[in-house]
Amino acid sequence: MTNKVIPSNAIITIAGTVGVGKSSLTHALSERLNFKTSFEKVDNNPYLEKFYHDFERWSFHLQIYFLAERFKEQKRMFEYGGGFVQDRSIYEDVDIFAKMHEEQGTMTKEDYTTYKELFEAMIMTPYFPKPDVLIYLECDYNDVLQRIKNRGRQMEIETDETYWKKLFARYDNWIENFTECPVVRVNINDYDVYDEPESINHIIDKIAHVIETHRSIDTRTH
Ligand SMILES: Nc1ncnc2c1ncn2[C@@H]1O[C@H](COP(=O)(O)OP(=O)(O)O)[C@@H](O)[C@H]1O
Ligand SMILES: Nc1ncnc2c1ncn2[C@H]1C[C@H](O)[C@@H](COP(=O)(O)O)O1
Repeated sequence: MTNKVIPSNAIITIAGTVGVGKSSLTHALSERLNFKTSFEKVDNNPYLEKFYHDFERWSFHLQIYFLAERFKEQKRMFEYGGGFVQDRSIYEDVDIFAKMHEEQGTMTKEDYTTYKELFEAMIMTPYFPKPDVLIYLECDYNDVLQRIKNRGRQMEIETDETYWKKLFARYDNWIENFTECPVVRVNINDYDVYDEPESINHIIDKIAHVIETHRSIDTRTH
């Protein structure tokens, strides 16, 4: 058991490439901390499967859908006053997925600009407090590919492997330059939410320390 305390109004966001284990860690951490969860919408997402079959046709629709869903979630987290573990950050939508599709030509420049402007207008509202900490899940490419296959979402399994490789490379680059909030990097081989639940203690200790440090810096500088 860890002795570290995480403020009950904290927002902890988990980031990382598809299949790395964000949802599993979101469940495990929220249970341990008695926090609420914010998940992205995969089941009942009206565009996701269509998108995997035709990126060009559905990229813009999917991004707008995710943006709308995330906005609702941000508002919910704001209204509760925090106390959430969030599965994936909004920054990944814009800076990884939408950008990749724009750069590879499966989202038009005009659509990307429209989407980005909408995103920028949204984050200026009070509903977008920055996370207290972003947990970045690191992994080897082959491990994550295996996890995607094991999870068994048909639309992902049928997607050309180069898509996952490009996404993986973008994540590596993105996190190096990410400055929106404090980051704790965790390698997926250093814990196991299923067979060793106690192994997430060191993650809790790390995020508690980071939140404590950054909140005290904020108090001193404001
Ligand atoms: N620690 C772990 N050990 C083994 N398999 C895991 C672990 N964490 C997650 N998985 C498995 O990996 C797959 C992807 O995990 P998931 O949490 O859905 O990832 P994400 O939300 O990042 O896409 C799932 O099948 C899940 O059961
Ligand atoms: N912003 C997004 N653009 C395209 N695809 C996305 C976006 N956000 C999530 N996705 C996809 C990737 C996966 O197929 C599912 C769920 O993501 P996961 O990392 O497994 O939680 O949605």
